Amino acid sequence: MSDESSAERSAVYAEIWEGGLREDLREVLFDADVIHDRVIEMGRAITRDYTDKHPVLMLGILKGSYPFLADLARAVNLPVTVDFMAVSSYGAGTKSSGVVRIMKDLDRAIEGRHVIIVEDIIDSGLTLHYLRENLRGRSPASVEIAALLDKKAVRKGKELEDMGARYVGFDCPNEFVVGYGLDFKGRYRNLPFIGVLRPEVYS
Ligand SMILES: O=P(O)(O)OC[C@H]1O[C@H](OP(=O)(O)OP(=O)(O)O)[C@H](O)[C@@H]1O
Ligand code: HPA
Ligand SMILES: [Mg+2]
Repeated sequence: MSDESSAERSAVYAEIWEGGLREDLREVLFDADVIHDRVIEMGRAITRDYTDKHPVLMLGILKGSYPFLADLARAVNLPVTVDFMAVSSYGAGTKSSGVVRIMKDLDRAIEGRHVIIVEDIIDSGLTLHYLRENLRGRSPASVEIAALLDKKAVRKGKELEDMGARYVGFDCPNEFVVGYGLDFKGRYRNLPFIGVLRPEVYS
């Protein structure tokens, strides 16, 4: 997409969100056009890597991954199937409970399938660590990770430090972020950009 139409997209969203929920943000970290361009690049990389390994199953982790999965899948020029798991460990807070709960499992078996787990964010790494081990136990042909954001610098512990995600959109600073699927208490997922809330919104 040209710089001009990318900028136009951000201008339209800026107009839509003026005076709305955007006011709850202290700062925008990734604007809509920046996210869009990066997701297209990630889709192109997946298309290249899976030319001989399709259909590829894109497994969205609900709820946070829904906008990312929708955009990423439309940038992959290969036969793709889509399935979902719903897992939750944050609930209403900004810290992981440390317990990953499966709220919805896959609809179909993944034995012999090439699977890409699609996640909005890797934070503590607990969710993906749990999911990857769980899926490997189901004998897929391969499992890779596509995550839009990675808070790599904040992770401690040998197993979680490098999650080995093959496709990562952006490094994320050590802030609790919202937008483009990411929530605080279930809200802000529908923002087309990603940012940091004002401290007073938390209290
Ligand atoms: O690396 P971690 O520290 O495990 O955090 C990452 C996970 O946390 C969030 O999910 P959440 O539990 O908030 O569920 P949600 O997607 O429904 O909001 C996010 O969408 C990831 O799945
Ligand atoms: O920074 C975050 N924002 C929203 N949800 C999250 N889940 C893990 N980290 C985050
Ligand atoms: Mg959440």
